Amino acid sequence: MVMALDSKAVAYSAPGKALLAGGYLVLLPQYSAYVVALSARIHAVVSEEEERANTHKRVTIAAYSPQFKDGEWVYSLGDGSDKSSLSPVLTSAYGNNPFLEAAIRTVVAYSHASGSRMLKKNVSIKIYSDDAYHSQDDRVTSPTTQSRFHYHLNSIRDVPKTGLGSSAALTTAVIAALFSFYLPDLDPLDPSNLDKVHNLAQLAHCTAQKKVGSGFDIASAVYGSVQYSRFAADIISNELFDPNSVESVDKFSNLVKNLVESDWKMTHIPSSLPPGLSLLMGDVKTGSETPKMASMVLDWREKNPARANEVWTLLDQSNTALVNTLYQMSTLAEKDPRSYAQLLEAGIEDSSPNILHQLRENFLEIRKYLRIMTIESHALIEPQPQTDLLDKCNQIPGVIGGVVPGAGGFDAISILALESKIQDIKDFTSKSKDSEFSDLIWLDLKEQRIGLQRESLSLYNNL
Ligand SMILES: Nc1ncnc2c1ncn2[C@@H]1O[C@H](COP(=O)(O)OP(=O)(O)O)[C@@H](O)[C@H]1O
Ligand SMILES: C[C@@](O)(CCOP(=O)(O)OP(=O)(O)O)CC(=O)O
Repeated sequence: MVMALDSKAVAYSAPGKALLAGGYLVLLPQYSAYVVALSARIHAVVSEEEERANTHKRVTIAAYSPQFKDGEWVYSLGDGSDKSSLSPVLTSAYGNNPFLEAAIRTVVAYSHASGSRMLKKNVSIKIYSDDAYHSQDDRVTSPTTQSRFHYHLNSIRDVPKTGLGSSAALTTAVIAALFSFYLPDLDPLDPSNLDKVHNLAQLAHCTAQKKVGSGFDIASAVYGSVQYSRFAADIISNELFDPNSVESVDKFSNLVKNLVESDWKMTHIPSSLPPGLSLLMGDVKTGSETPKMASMVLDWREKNPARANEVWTLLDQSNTALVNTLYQMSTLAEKDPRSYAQLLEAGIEDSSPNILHQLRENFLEIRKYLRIMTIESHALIEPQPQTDLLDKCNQIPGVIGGVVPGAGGFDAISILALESKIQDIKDFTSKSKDSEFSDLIWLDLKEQRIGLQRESLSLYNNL
């Protein structure tokens, strides 16, 4: 499909994430998480769609995700003159996309309250996502394009996800591009506006999920790799989930604006893995249900407060120790690059103790407490097959350590390894006859610490 883009188009992209440390604990504001932003990104290109005629005072917002069959969602929008007419109404036939819908509704409400004069324009949103987000089993090879984005035979509902946080990256990119389109005098990347984009994206993501999660995925989609601790869950009041519960469009829009412009009192400290270390994400091809696991863990916590507190305190100390070791390594690399190069050269196989051994210990310690939570809460956070896989990975030369990322479960592992050994590690697992590696696919990605970024339109030529 060749898409013509006019010069007024704007494009933004946001990264996926790996929650390396702090799963579950990050649901509470007193704990922090370490989130790595990934090179796998989702792009949104917004432009005016002039060829569509306006009917009955309704404006059209058409979203296209051309990499997927039936990837088209057309919404109509009023002009703000009656009660719910600023809420997008789906008019196309292929089923809904709650994240897109909530992103549109939230940014339209904010732009209305901010006096945008662009809300009467018909809009087109084009979405492109990097391959690592989805299984490539149904990929269609197109002989005509050398594009970075590949196309699928099936609709997005039927293509398995790899768990990198596609909805958070999609919501963030769409919000930033629409924000820039509706409020052309504001640069979404200007730090004070970036916080607004973040708050809008959190609000939209919570609306679409009908719950307030920890928000670490939106935080890293906006700010990139971060040490994150959450905002207070109760700042998002229920009426913000449903514009129909508020008596007027103006009132709803003002509620959104007030929330978006308030101080969310959360922490997002930029971070980055030490040089010479790389993150590997392994897709294990079976899925777990995060919400169900989170409710099992929270249930365990509620029923066993003293014990859960003890375990979480120790797990939090282990998470902090890991982050401190990574920080110490980055500092050493900066202050004494020669010793740092020698350290990487010696590797973890060197018998005299070095900071790489300490890093491995940090991972093993985190896993110890995740396994205690697995046994005691019955949520399969690090189930036995994942224990076996992670232990096997630790035996491969160049691997420093690894964990089940995020909520854990069967579907993924995250490994930190020496950058110089990445190809050898991939060759090792693909040639190995060990059953532990048989379902493992390394995703094509690395850390890219940058969050939201503006993109050049030339990236989408010939798509
Ligand atoms: N490339 C895309 N185009 C359109 N919608 C997308 C795209 N990627 C993700 N989405 C939306 O996000 C949803 C997936 O979100 P979710 O189930 O929370 O998974 P994840 O863990 O990847 O965030 C999809 O069902 C779809 O609504
Ligand atoms: C349990 C959690 O703390 C972490 C879940 O992390 P994942 O990365 O597993 O999440 P999904 O992308 O939603 O599947 C819940 C939360 O923080 O919201």
